[in-house]
Amino acid sequence: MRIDVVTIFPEYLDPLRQALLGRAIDRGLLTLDVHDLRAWTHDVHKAVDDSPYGGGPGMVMKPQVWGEALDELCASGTPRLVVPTPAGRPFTQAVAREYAAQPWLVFACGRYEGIDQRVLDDAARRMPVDEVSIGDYVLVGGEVAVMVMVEAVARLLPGVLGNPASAEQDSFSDGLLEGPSYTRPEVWRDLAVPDVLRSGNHGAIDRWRRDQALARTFHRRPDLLDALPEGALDKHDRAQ
Ligand SMILES: O=C(OCc1ccccc1)c1cn[nH]c1
Repeated sequence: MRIDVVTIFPEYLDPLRQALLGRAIDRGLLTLDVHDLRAWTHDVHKAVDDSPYGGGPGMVMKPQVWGEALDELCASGTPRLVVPTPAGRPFTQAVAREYAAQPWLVFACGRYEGIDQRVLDDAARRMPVDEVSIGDYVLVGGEVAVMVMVEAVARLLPGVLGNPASAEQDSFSDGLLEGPSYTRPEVWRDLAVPDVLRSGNHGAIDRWRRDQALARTFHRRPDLLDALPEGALDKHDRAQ
C-alpha cells in the first residue's frame, strides 16, 4: 500500500515512523510519503489560507495550492483521497478494513476552518474522495486524525502484526467491545484473576469472555447491540 500525506506540518507525522509501523515501512509492507503543502505555493509568504467568503471567524485553505499539490501527487493514477474533518462520515473499523484493501491512499490535512470545498469537488471528478470523521470533537488540524487512520489501517495489512489473529479478534470484529484482560500474577493488590480463566476449560472460557463482552457492550455502547446483524446473538446471549 502506498500512502501519501499532504500537510503544512510534515514533522507532525514523524511518530508514524516509530515502532511497529516504522518497522512495517522499513520492511516495505507500506510506503509513507509526507509532503509539505507549502511546496506548491509561489509567493514569498507561502500563503495557504485566506479569509472565508460570507465572513465568519478563522481562515480557509486556498484552493489553488491544494489543486496543484493534488494534480502533481495524483498524476500517475487514481488514489482514494481521504480528508479528515469533523463534518465527515464516521471512521470505523469497517472503514479501516475498506481502506486496507486500497492500493493507494492520499490524505489531505486541513487546518484553520478547513479546505475550500471546491478542492474536494474538483478532485472528485477524477478520484474517489472521502470526508471522514474520527470522532465528534474538533482538532486543530487533520494530522492527528491521519495518524489515527494510518495506524488503524496499517495494522490490518498482512505481515504488519506479528499475530494476525489479534486483528481478527479485534474489538468490533464481532460487533462487540472487548472484555477485560488479565496476566500474571494470579493475585495482585488482593485482586484475583477470575477463576474460569485459569480453569483450562476453553468452552467455559470462551463463554465467559463472550458474556463479559456482551455486558460491557450493553453498558457502554448499547448502540452497537442495536447494530448487530440479525441472528448475531444466540439464545444464551439474549439471556445475559
Ligand atoms: O478536527 C478534525 O479534523 C481536523 C480539521 C479539519 C478541518 C477543519 C477543522 C479541523 C476531526 C475531528 N474528528 N475527525 C476529524
